[in-house]
Amino acid sequence: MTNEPQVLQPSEWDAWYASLQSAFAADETSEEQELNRALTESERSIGVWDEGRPVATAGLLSFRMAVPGGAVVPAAGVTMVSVAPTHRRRGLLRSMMRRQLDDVREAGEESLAVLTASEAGIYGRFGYGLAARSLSARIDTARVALELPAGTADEAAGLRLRQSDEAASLLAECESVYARAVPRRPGMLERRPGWERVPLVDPERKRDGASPLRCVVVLRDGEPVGYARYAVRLHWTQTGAAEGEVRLRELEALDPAGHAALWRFLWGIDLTATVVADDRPLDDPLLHLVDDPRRCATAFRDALYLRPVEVGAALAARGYAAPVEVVLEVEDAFCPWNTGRWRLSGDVKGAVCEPTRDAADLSLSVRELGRAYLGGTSLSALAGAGLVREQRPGSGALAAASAAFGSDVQPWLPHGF
Ligand SMILES: CC(=O)SCCNC(=O)CCNC(=O)[C@H](O)C(C)(C)COP(=O)(O)OP(=O)(O)OC[C@H]1O[C@@H](n2cnc3c(N)ncnc32)[C@H](O)[C@@H]1OP(=O)(O)O
Repeated sequence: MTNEPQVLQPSEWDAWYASLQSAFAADETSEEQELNRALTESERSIGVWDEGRPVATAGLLSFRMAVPGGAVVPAAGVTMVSVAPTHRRRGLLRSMMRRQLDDVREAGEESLAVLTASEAGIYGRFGYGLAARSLSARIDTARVALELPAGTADEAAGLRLRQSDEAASLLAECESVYARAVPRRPGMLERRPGWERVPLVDPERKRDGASPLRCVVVLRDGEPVGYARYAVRLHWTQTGAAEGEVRLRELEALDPAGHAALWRFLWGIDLTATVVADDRPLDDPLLHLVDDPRRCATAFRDALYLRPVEVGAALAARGYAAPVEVVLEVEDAFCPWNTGRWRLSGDVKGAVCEPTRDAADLSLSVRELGRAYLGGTSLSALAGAGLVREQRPGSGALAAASAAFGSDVQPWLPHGF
């Protein structure tokens, strides 16, 4: 056996996928498996085989992702990574990470790679930095009131809601809202055909007593401007009082009145006293619409990890919140072609980033660049942790670059992959 990954042949998918399932101790339905088969890009998937059996798996997905400035750019989605329990800790993951990044670079389409991690400690060594976090909340809706600004509340009252107990039946409306939301928020992924089915996956084993996924759409003059997908879990106390839970899976709205209408709807679902929302953006408007944030039990967690595969092309692909002219000294042990000094000149409209021999203003590793890329973590915050260094302290280069890299809208990944 060698550690050398091989490209997956479509005929090998069943065994390859079974190996992945085993590593995750997963128990998927045939419907989930068929969806994952359809979404697998075989020619971009690899595995390691030992005596004819797959013992390691990894895939790449051809995404397009929103970046600061509003562009939507190609990004390689790293997924389905596994190594069989019998073959762990002998370098198979490392060899697959090597192969993937070399392949992405050689294909020349994507300057970024992104992933969601099963364990946060795995991917930093390969240059992936935490680029977007997500917010969760458990809101006591019996005691926390919504404070909707007069204008939005009035307009929300005039919007029409259409609800279905079958989430899939309002698919076209939801997808039209989602597609318009993508360029507005860094980190959001366009949904290629087939991906619209991913947020609808709703196996019984994951419901924990809740209803199947439902959907509500907000319409203005017949045009969808927002939607939410949610489930309801009923619960009765010993005395017979209803204390059910609304479990929010997904919510998108294109304007404040759409948000107001959706949150008011979720708050008002009969027989419930809690709204649980797991994957919200850190700057969710909801945070400003509740009268008692202490009873919202908010927390955040890591969501999207990003790695610049080609530093020059990656930094040139996004816009900058303020004009920036800076030389970055980048260190990249895993992809040494990125190591060196890069001059970045950019503004809101776009940027140029090329190798230079000029003296560096800031030095950082490629992982920190991944952390700062979507604008969710500032270069100044990373400098505060000692991870970005200003070469001439007091030059103002750090503050200027940090402001330029920032995003007014927090990056967010609404669904996993
Ligand atoms: C994007 C996604 O798909 S995320 C899904 C990842 N898959 C899973 O979590 C499924 C269960 N786990 C597994 O299949 C395996 O344990 C894997 C894929 C996480 C690791 O595979 P291995 O072949 O054992 O890793 P490999 O031997 O190449 O180790 C490479 C390095 O990562 C480290 N590492 C491996 N697993 C972990 C972990 N779970 N946490 C932290 N570090 C880890 C190793 O210590 C090694 O570090 P070093 O280079 O500093 O010495």
